[in-house]
Amino acid sequence: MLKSAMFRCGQLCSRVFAVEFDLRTEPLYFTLSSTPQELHHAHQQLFGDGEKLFSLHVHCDNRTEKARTHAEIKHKLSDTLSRDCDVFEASAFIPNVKNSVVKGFFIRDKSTTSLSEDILKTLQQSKSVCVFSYKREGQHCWQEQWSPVSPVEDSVRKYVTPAAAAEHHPSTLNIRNADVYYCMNEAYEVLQECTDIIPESKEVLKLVDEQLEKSRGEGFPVIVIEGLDATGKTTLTEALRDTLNATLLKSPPQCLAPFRQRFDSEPPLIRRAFYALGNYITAAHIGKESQRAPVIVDRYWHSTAAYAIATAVGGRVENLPKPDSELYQWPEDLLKPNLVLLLTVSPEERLRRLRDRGQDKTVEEAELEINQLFRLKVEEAYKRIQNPACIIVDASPSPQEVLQQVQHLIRNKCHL
Ligand SMILES: Nc1ncnc2c1ncn2[C@@H]1O[C@H](COP(=O)(O)OP(=O)(O)OP(=O)(O)O)[C@@H](O)[C@H]1O
Ligand SMILES: Nc1ccn([C@H]2C[C@H](O)[C@@H](COP(=O)(O)O)O2)c(=O)n1
Repeated sequence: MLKSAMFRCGQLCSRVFAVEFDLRTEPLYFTLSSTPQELHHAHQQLFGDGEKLFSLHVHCDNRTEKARTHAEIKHKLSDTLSRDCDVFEASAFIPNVKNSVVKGFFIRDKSTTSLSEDILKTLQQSKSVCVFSYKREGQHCWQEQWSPVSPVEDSVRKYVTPAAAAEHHPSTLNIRNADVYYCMNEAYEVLQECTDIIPESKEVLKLVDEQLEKSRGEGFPVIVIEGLDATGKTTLTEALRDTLNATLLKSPPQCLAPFRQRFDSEPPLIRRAFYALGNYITAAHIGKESQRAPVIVDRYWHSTAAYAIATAVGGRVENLPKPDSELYQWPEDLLKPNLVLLLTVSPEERLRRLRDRGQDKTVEEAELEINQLFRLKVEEAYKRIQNPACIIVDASPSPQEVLQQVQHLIRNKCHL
């Protein structure tokens, strides 16, 4: 066995594994030990008798390569194994230790033809992928390194040992500077690392360099309007622009529109760095425009953080970072607005508005529609963001009534 592979497997052995078996419940946690342990009922369901079970994890020192490999594998697994195989997200992590998560997948192959083995064979050839198989014998289950041909030399059999639920859901451990960025340089460096594989990164970085905010003195108020899609942001921001004689800006800004689709197809590490940089460009525009008139902004950092956190965190709302987590703190180097308003409507009203609008939906919008859990997590993450926190506005009344409600808030809070 290669020395590097041994190191990688050794790294995994000291960790807790979490498998997102059913997104509505807690993940199933287990560790590995050298002595047999009895499986709990829930673990017996995961490690089914007579099924072929595998887990694979992606290791790589280069973070952009690691993120892209993980995304590629996810795509390949869902394309190839849709029939007779269950594929679950699985992480190996050290409880409560930031950035300790090694992401991967757990595969339950129920086919009679060992459907998964061909693809695992191909994936295993990559030096950044580590594959394990699991064997069940009565109440016990053990893990060993997997090889498609013969048993792996020196592979040690490790028994699956049910473990307690983690205090912090593993998907919250790696959010900082991988899903949400808290200073411009962190996002900037990610795009710098991508210039060979994504040439558009250079153009985005050039725009950031050209438009960086210089300084902002005390100007006119800056008001951000946030909310899920179809909650009425465009309708309201345009009305506010007209009634307040304000300047209307958006994040991401128009100059990034030609690159958005390209970055939307990248894994979160890269995609979220793009949106983060978009906020800094918008901040530069705000700094300039607020010297002349009030500024209304359609989406800003609340959107970037809330969508990123809700996507990164698997399963239920309870899995989100705790309300007092530093992950909800506004980046110190990003211009702060004077007021942030979050438009909320009931899920039924939002769906009605989406349907009435009849436009194409982005993948994420479509996901919102079918994925109630995701919608709840985005809304909850919006509400937890601090410094500045958002004020919730009931956007279900008519556009005129929502405008009046918001004008009232702006008069009170910004004296406009
Ligand atoms: N207060 C309201 N009452 C009823 N319908 C509304 C209201 N505000 C907006 N709409 C309608 O709902 C739909 C979505 O509104 P709008 O485009 O303003 O939302 P949005 O938040 O900007 O969406 P997105 O983020 O997807 O661009 C539009 O058809 C709009 O006419
Ligand atoms: N400042 C922003 C604006 C948008 N996003 C992301 C979050 C969603 O994936 C999507 C929603 O935008 P829309 O479809 O309404 O244009 O874009 C972000 O991360 N940061």
